[in-house]
Amino acid sequence: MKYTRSVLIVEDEEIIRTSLLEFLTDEGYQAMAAPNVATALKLAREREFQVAVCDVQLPDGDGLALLRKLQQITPGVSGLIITAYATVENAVEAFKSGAFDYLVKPVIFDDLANKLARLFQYRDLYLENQILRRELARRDDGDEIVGSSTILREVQDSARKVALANANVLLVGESGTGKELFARMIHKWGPKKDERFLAIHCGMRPIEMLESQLFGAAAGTIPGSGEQSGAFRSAESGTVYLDEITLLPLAMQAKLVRAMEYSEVLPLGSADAAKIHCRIIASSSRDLAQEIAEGRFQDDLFYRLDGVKLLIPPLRDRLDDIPELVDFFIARHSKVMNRRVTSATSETIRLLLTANWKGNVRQLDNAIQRAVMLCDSTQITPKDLPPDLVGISQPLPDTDDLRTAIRHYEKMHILRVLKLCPDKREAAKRLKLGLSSLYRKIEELGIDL
Ligand SMILES: Nc1ncnc2c1ncn2[C@@H]1O[C@H](COP(=O)(O)OP(=O)(O)OP(=O)(O)O)[C@@H](O)[C@H]1O
Repeated sequence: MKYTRSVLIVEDEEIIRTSLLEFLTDEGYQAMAAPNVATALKLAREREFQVAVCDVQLPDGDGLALLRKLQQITPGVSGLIITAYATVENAVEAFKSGAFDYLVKPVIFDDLANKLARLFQYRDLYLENQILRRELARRDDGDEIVGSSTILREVQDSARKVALANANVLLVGESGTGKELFARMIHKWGPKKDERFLAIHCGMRPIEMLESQLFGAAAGTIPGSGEQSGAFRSAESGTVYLDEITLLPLAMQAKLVRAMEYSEVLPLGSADAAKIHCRIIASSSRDLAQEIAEGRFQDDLFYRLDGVKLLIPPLRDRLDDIPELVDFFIARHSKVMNRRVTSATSETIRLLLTANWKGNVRQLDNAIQRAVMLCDSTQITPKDLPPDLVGISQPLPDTDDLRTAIRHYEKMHILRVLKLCPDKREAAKRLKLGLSSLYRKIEELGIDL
């Protein structure tokens, strides 16, 4: 199988268009051609191109504006512009529109081939760098799982056990709950902690790029590129973290099953399988059973991954962790921003306990980062928090009337306890109220559960 690299040619002169199309097809590119802006936009909406080669002057518009529109349709598409004259102004205009390079008419095929190979090489390096950058950025980050709620401690205990067994793991949890953090810690607690940890997002596109990043590619398979080892081999006996595994296309899921079953991968364009030795940790924020039912996920991959599954609970189910997390994030962001913020007032913590945390720990982290930045004393106060946090969007009473203020506090306090323990009998016990009094309060205070 050859790695496909797709190019859209937009050229109105038929003879040039046809010969460019033939040339690029012969060179191994998956090329399509359009004679004008309208057709180019239609094609781009129907399928994904990696590179657009556009003439500047087109019958229904100009190539530079077209390139900008194509980049809106397919973010990340790269452009080569064909201009009639090699002037500095033309070159500057081309680069300003986001073009990677330009060609001057008459187009010399060798010149086009070289520029395209260079462009694709640049794209590969850019993507590879994204992976390395992600790894480097995290390396010295002082990863630590903060929180001592019972539910989090239980997950941590299981994680330590699977870490030691060097087993493959599936982490399931909503976005921002800490799946990647858990994956890194499992790697760190395991017997191969000094080996590499490589994270790959399975939503990476184009698909062929994802495939070569994972499974590797033989030399010459990708025009202009040498051999690529792919993450499974590069990680050696370390860990490959497959972020959002359900985004892996079905054909690649089959390849992954094979990789897990035989501990070997078949690089693109190669007839020889290569051995792999890494641990695989996959994550999903979606319900895998549902993905299988809807035909988007292979059940044999599911059974292979589901052996060791850890459910990372959403933050709303472990509100007890919030005060500790707040202290941790204040210390981290104060240090990075060189600020003297040391804590949050108890009113702030109370408010944070009533928010609904759809974005989980990441949202809390961002809220504290913002607060550390805005805070003008050593303590974070409610006004430093993002106004859109649910719960906080219920404004504090704008009155000195003690009764209204107490009623408001009573409502927030009961709401917080009910969020901590949704079982009303248990909540009533904590509040030192009878069950029927709790129901009465809920009704009187208009508590919406
Ligand atoms: N228990 C925790 N202690 C300290 N930091 C945490 C904790 N949980 C999450 N974080 C931090 O919150 C942020 C989001 O976590 P992470 O990226 O691991 O979540 P995720 O579940 O992988 O998210 P996504 O599904 O969106 O990729 C990170 O900065 C992470 O370090």
